[in-house]
Amino acid sequence: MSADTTARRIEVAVDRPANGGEAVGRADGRVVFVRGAIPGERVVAEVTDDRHDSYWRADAVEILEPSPHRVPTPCPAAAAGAGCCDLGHIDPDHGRNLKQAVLLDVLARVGHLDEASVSHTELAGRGVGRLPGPDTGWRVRTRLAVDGTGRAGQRAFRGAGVVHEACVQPAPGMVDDLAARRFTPHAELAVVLDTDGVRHITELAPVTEVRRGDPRRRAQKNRQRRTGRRAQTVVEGDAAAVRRVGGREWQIPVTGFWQAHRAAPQTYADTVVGFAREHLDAAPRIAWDLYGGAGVFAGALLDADGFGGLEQVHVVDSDAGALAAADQTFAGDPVTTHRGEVAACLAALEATPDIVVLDPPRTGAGEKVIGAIAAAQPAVVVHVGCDAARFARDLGLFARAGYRIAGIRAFDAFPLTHHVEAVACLVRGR
Ligand SMILES: C[S@@+](CC[C@H](N)C(=O)[O-])C[C@H]1O[C@@H](n2cnc3c(N)ncnc32)[C@H](O)[C@@H]1O
Repeated sequence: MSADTTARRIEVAVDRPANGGEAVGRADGRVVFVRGAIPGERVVAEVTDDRHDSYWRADAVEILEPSPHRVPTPCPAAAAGAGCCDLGHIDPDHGRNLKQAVLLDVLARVGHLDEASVSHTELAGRGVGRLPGPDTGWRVRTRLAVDGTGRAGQRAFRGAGVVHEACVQPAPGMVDDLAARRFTPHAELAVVLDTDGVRHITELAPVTEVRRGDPRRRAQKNRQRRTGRRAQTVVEGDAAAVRRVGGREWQIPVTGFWQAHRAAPQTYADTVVGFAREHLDAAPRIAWDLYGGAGVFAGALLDADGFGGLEQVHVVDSDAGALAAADQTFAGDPVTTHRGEVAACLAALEATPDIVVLDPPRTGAGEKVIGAIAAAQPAVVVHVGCDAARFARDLGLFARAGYRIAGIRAFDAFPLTHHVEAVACLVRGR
């Protein structure tokens, strides 16, 4: 922010939700993204970023006309400045309505998909569905920051600080007692609760954080540093955690990827199989599970009733730990794992899969990967997306590559936050 705008306050009426959880309004001829506001409200907001001519960012500091959907946040950590429950001030049912609006908006604006291509979907008709269980206590995998005195807590919003008030996302018993313990100063903790309810904690060695410069760039650089290779020490439980989905069991590294919501893996697996059943003309013979991690969707397809004829499933992922878990779980099954970037591995996969499932990270799959999938001509593609805008962009790419949207289901897999998970089924032919 430039020096002359420090603590500049503006009055804004906000009328629609943005993909990042902010509410959007206009002031002085500019679009303003207001964090902490709800569409329909009039607020006083403090400008936090005025570097762009066409839009500003701001934080709501006073609510002049509150929305009927405004509630006191249930999350003490978010109230104290943590970045965890950024929609805690919105009634969760209304939060789901806003997530539906965001998804439909980006499908039109970013995916360039007309209304007729999505109006028949569950997303358009019924909205964003709840996952089983309450809106708090759903998280079974989390990362905590450790401050200079060795106390663990939630990372502050866009900052290097640590907030010690409790967040309401972690499952009961998962982190409650950690406030009293001390860890290596400035380390990070990977904490998981496995399927048997056993807790595992691995400490990741401190990284040198960038502490100067633009706050958004600084936060991005620090995120990159934290996701790089770091020394790990098991401080409780084991280095791997048992996870079960359907009749399968995996040993997943505590620092590796697993869906954060307790009910997510089974729900997504059921959705993938449901779409496959509904839209494949015949039982699949060959399947690809791209960005497949340890192969949860590969397992679901292999074990689905009526899919016994599946001759080969290829699981592609860049993470060696996830694929080692897959190799152990699928010993004796017709599963081949491929380690590397999806874009680079696709050429080596068997041609003409009947079904391709892809579950990319927040950056999405992009043009090259989607072009290669379309060139392999699977009858059905199931695309799982955790970032609304990238999901919309990717669906638009599939549409222009000759795939029709047969269904979209969206799940509130991250209650009290702006994040949302969507699963689309794409069918070859217009
Ligand atoms: C959202 S997770 C999905 C994992 C799995 N489908 C599941 O539900 O457990 C995304 C996965 O993509 C992998 N990944 C990220 N970028 C990748 C890339 N460019 N090529 C291959 N795998 C990648 C990550 O290691 C991670 O396992």
